[in-house]
Amino acid sequence: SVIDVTSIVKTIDISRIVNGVYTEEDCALIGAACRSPGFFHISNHGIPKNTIERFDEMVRAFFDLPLEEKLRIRRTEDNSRGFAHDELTKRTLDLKELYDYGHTNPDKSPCVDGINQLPDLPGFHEAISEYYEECNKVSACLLRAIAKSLKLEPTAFDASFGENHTSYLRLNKYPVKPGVELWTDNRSNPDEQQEEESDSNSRKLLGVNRHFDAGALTVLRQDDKVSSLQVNVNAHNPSEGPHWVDVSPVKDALTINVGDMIQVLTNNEYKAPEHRVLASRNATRYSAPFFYNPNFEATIEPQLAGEGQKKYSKFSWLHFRLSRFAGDHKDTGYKDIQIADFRINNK
Ligand SMILES: O=C(O)CCC(=O)C(=O)O
Ligand SMILES: [Fe+2]
Repeated sequence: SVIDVTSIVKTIDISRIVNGVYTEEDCALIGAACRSPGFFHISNHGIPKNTIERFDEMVRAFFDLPLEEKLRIRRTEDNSRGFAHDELTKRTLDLKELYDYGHTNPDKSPCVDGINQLPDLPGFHEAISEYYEECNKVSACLLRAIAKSLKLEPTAFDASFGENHTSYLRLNKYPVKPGVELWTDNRSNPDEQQEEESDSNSRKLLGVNRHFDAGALTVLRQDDKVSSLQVNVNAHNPSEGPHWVDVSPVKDALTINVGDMIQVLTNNEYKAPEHRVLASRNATRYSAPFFYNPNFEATIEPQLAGEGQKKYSKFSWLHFRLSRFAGDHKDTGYKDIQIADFRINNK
């Protein structure tokens, strides 16, 4: 496929990085993309083609299951893993179905955030767990490249991740909704004014409302044929209004973005990009973000800055993650927990 050289979202060859070789040049490319726009595509990531093909097939097969079967493995207040068709982002309903699958601890002890619920679908578990492990490996390598890009030891962030990481894989289906007025028209000029209103109807028209990913890194498998993911390049520039730019899929590449935990670990050197997904009127879109997350015992604080320079106070990843899930699951009436809640004043 033709790579769009004009896009602000670059495609980076990570063949050396996934082999554990972190050159200055490769790490500098990763660092520049993390700094702005916080999104990039990775090519030559080393995930076998047939792993991805089997995975893609199973994603579609899963969503094709009868609704009763999907509801049998529904997420609940006590179990964050499973199927949902009523996810809230920023207290508004998203136009999609999803399925969450998480890490199983090496000692098989129950996970703090829930247990995996599997559909009655032969081959599903094998296909998604294989893909999950591949994403985990790629993420660990990218994390080291990010550390190195900041002149840290490549392993500088490793202690917060490792065996007991709480990463999870989400499968998304954004269905076509005939008859519903969706946000595909004038997408270069959406009515931002209206979007800012807390109870605006326009919010119902999005696949996923604007948000920042809570974890460290997101590895996104996107449908090749549908482009509806967008990044707000002005999110960290409050004097400017939102400016949404497409993050179009690149064939055979995966899309990476920085999450809140990298923002904190790097003391704001690399900031999580705000993004959203438009709903599509013409084609169903499938996507699968893998959220690479710290381990459940991790306390997160900036690693780059000396005492007195740190922009965030220490917090527990687990507390952060569980609070965020409580808000996704039902409207608690409160604003979602944000890393800004841990900002140290005047820093
Ligand atoms: O579907 C996508 O392209 C991205 C979804 C997303 O941003 C999320 O689930 O956090
Ligand atoms: Fe996201």
